Amino acid sequence: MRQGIPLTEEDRIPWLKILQDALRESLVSGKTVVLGCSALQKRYREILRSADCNYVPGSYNSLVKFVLLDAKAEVLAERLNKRAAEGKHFMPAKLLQSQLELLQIDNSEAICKVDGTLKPQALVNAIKTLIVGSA
Ligand SMILES: Nc1ncnc2c1ncn2[C@@H]1O[C@H](COP(=O)(O)OP(=O)(O)O)[C@@H](O)[C@H]1O
Ligand SMILES: O=C(O)[C@H](O)[C@@H](O)[C@H](O)[C@H](O)COP(=O)(O)O
Repeated sequence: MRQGIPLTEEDRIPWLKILQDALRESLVSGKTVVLGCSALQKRYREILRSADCNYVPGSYNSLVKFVLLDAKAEVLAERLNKRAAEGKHFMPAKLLQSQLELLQIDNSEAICKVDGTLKPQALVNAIKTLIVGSA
């Protein structure tokens, strides 16, 4: 990524399986955990949903829930450019386009969306309301 080359499927799948294991560990021990992950494609999200041992593939009914921090490409590009200019992150803003092209949001999955332009605390409150039912 540092060289401006997007990750491939082969790069992502083993990583998603590691994340699946981490989620399963939390679920089994009864802990609630929040994971930040691009999970751009439906098949990637299915790997994460399957952390729930009772998950039936394709049902989208898992203990693992997804929230999309929804923001326009221009907003994301501005943030990434700012971050890249600070020189502290491996991902150049030019990789954004390849990620947006892969991003697959299918209404059948009923993924919660929150306004990604909100301030962090407002985002947390919105997500709590959506997932847990109270802020
Ligand atoms: N709600 C927000 N408001 C303003 N800037 C944000 C917000 N969320 C993220 N950012 C900034 O955008 C950049 C990318 O955010 P990050 O959370 O690292 O996203 P990702 O890991 O998905 O690339 C970071 O520099 C971060 O500070
Ligand atoms: O902080 C960021 O800018 C991104 O989260 C970045 O870390 C990237 O998204 C991941 O490395 C996974 O790559 P993919 O999004 O291409 O799967």
